[in-house]
Amino acid sequence: MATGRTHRPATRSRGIPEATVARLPLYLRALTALSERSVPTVSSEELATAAGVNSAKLRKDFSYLGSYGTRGVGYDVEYLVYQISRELGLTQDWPVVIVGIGNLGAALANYGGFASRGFRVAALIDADPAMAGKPVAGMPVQHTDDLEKIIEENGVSIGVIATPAGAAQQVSERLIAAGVTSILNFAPTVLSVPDGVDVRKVDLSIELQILAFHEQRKAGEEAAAAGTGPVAEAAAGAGTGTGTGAAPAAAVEPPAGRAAAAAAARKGGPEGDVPAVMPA
Ligand SMILES: NC(=O)c1ccc[n+]([C@@H]2O[C@H](COP(=O)([O-])OP(=O)(O)OC[C@H]3O[C@@H](n4cnc5c(N)ncnc54)[C@H](O)[C@@H]3O)[C@@H](O)[C@H]2O)c1
Repeated sequence: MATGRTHRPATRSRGIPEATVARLPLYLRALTALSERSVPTVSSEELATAAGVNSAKLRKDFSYLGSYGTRGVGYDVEYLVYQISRELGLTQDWPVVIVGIGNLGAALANYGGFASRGFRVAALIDADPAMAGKPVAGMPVQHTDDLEKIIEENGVSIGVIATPAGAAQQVSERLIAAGVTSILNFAPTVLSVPDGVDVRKVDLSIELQILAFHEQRKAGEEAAAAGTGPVAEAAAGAGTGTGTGAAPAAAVEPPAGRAAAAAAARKGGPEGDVPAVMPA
């Protein structure tokens, strides 16, 4: 919730719930696609389907923006694009720095989607002296010695960390001391940051682990339905006394941690809004 965020700009002071904020980019992506096809208006049902969100939730989310649509007409696409962009702070340019220009950092630097969404990559920074001056995505990599100067000169408030996990905390501390107040962390580690600094983390392997859980569960269900697989075989073995050492039923149960992860994933349910980017 927006409590404790009174230092934020006025646009956030109306108390838009964090869950709504997290869905605004989904609406914006769907609306941008409609706008590119010159679609003038959209119903809440159509937009909800395109964004992968339930329509009642969408209407509630838009009520926080003061946007109620017109009965029988729907929502004005261009106006909603503007409203959501403004709410997300995307009507201004955000310079970002990427720290750690290895495989991932270079891929991020080359990704065109940041600039088109208002995020200008202002600098690429790496600790390896051999990288300094080398062009990546048409921009020379700069050495970490100059990190503070780069942040200050470019007025950077958002930093992206793509260093090895062991370096991420120290990098975050330098970024924050230099004035960065928002961090997107790709390193697989939990960052400890002071109040007032927002951290989002991206971990694709966690997403894959959640998918692996669902795959395992589906395979278990299919085997149970077909009367085959470890559970059925163990049951059959127990009945006849001819068990062949098949895994006991517990072996096909997901471990508790994964079950919790899957439960969290299911909370998103049919809305498909389990994010790859999460609050740290
Ligand atoms: N979140 C995800 O889904 C995801 C996916 C892939 C990789 N990763 C993580 O991203 C990170 C980078 O992966 P990679 O494959 O690009 O590694 P990499 O080894 O190719 O690149 C790491 C870069 O960081 C630089 N570096 C090291 N210490 C630094 C420091 N203190 N300051 C600045 N730069 C420093 C290195 O010189 C190197 O260029 C790793 O932590 C990896 O686990 C995350």
